[in-house]
Amino acid sequence: MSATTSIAGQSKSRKAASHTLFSDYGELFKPRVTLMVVITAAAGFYLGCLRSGISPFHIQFINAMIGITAVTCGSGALNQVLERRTDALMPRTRMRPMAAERIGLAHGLIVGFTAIAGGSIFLALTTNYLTGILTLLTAVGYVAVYTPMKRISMAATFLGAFPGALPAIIGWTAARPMIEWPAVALFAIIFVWQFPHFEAIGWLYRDDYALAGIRVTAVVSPKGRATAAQALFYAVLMFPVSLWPVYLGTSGRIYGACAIVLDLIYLAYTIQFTKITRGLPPAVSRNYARTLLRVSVIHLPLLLAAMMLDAVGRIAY
Ligand code: HEM
Ligand SMILES: CC(C)=CCC/C(C)=C/CC/C(C)=C/COP(=O)(O)OP(=O)(O)O
Repeated sequence: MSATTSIAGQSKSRKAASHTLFSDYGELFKPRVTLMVVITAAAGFYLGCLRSGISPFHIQFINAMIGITAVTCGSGALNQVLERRTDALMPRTRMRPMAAERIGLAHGLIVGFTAIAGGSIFLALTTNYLTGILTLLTAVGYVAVYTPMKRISMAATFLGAFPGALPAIIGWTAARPMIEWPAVALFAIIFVWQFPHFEAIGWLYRDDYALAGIRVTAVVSPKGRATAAQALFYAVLMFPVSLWPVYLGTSGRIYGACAIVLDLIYLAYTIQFTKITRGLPPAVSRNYARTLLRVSVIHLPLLLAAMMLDAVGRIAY
């Protein structure tokens, strides 16, 4: 069989697989990442409300989460529009609806732009203009800066960490229309958290990224030293950064103790991950990366939950 026939055959089977429009939208909107983005925004909103001495349980919370969800989903869709060709080259992403051509270019563009514009306008009208504008800028940062940069420079990951962490500030401004230090501290926590998270992913899928020409640390520096060093540096940085709310007085000792324990666990798994530099069999080193990825997505919500529970007892209504 010629290479062309084989690629055509693969493309057909990707289209023919049992996908519905509903399941395709499920992939287009990156639901797991979107859920975590919404959790970080909810934490920002909640802490902002407590700072104002008001209950976070009111309609404004629902409005903020609807708008942020819409913009995040739209950003995921436009990211997949832009990456449809590179996604088609990687086993992890080749079944995505844009990459497999189950959703056409115009369809993806309309869904993406509508969700981003609709969500941003909705936020501006139901919360405040600052929140609408910040959310729109976050989407622009992710779609128009981070996404195209992935094929050009390793710096993309650093730049992508800004839109990744901004939803925490967006949640805060939806509650209180100003950017204040506790919101910046929350931003910093999520900013730093992303690096062990992403270095693990970069190592786990380094063959995929190499196939697609995406310049992550694990591809550019294949022995793993730079990947391990970056993950370790940021896992250590998690300690002072996650204790920042305690220095600011917005979180107390209970949160501080929880943060230290959670950061120690994150650090322990990051140290285990640094064994990738030892030239282990790929399955073993990938396993360390997969474990660190799993730990990362448990660590962050637990840290935020500790901060939110601690704040209840500290701020009087
Ligand atoms: C530079 C920043 C980031 C990059 C490059 C990145 C990249 C990725 C990639 C490629 C995956 C897919 C892994 C897979 O399919 O197995 C992933 C998974 C995930 N990411 Fe990130 N991410 C970043 C930041 C964030 C942020 C800010 C959040 C949310 C606050 C987040 C939450 C998640 C979640 C929840 C998953 C799903 C994990 C799972 O399926 O088990 N990520 N990330
Ligand atoms: C409020 C709002 C607009 C938020 C959007 C920001 C957002 C979704 C950030 C997620 C963090 C990020 C840079 C993920 C990169 O994954 P990737 O795109 O490299 O992952 P992939 O390889 O799976 O496509």
